[in-house]
Amino acid sequence: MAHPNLEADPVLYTSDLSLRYPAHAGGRAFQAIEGVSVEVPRGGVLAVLGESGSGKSTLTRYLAGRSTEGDKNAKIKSAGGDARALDLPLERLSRRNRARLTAYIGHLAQDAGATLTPELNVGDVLFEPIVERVRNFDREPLGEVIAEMMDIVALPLAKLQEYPFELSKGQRQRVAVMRSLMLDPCVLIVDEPTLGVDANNRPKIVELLKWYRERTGAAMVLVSHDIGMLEALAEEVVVLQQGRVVGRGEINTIFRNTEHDYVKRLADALRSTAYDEIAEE
Ligand SMILES: Nc1ncnc2c1ncn2[C@@H]1O[C@H](COP(=O)(O)OP(=O)(O)OP(=O)(O)O)[C@@H](O)[C@H]1O
Repeated sequence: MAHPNLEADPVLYTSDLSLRYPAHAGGRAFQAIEGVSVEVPRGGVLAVLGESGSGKSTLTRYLAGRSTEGDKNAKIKSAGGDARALDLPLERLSRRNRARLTAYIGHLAQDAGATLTPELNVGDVLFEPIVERVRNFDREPLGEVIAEMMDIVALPLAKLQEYPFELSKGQRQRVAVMRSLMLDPCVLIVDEPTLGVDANNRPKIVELLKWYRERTGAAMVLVSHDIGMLEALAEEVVVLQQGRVVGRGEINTIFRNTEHDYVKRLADALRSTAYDEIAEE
């Protein structure tokens, strides 16, 4: 029986991968990703950039082993090529292998803060991923780690007793990011973790991800246009447009040495949010 290989390198791999959504509502199947080849080395950090609808969430959800999540219209199917996560082929993963894989690959879906279980207080929300997998476990040793994370994201410990509806949007998002780390994933895939979070609180999420990376050496995939996050964490970048890779390279050079019109425009947009300052350093 196949097991995720925790020594795999690269941890994530696609070759000429195409992905589609099923036909629904009288429409045709939609090909959201076309011929994408990417690799994330062990301990590496890949940023995925691109305009809305370019396929970032589709690609990253598939790589995270979450292609079957959501309703039947949201199921992502392979339409060609190859993809592996921790050496397991992602196409036609059995339910059991999917469960095994997702124990090691953390995934923070877009707007995860808005989908925290409303009946649970923050403490139980944090323990939820563990409870779903292990019936009996000792909460005690995790208390220290939770306290450290709460401190990094500047949430008072009293918030552990509160319910999601009692928190601000930014606080909920910080809880969601903490929750995605609770199973100690060796690969973490985060989709716009700071989107909609106010400027004061975005760096706290970046700090938490940095802390996690330093502590565990986890590999990461970041879907983000947050300049602070790209500066602090990203190494390689791929730029998607209409499901295809239109740019790739190291974070410090890709935006300077591009011929591609869309990548130039993206660089201009990032520059207006101080990319130049970063690239000059
Ligand atoms: N369930 C679905 N059925 C059909 N098409 C879908 C479905 N979900 C997404 N798509 C389409 O797939 C394409 C890629 O969407 P995706 O959400 O991956 O893009 P994105 O780059 O993450 O966008 P955003 O930045 O807005 O989140 C879009 O054209 C979108 O309309």
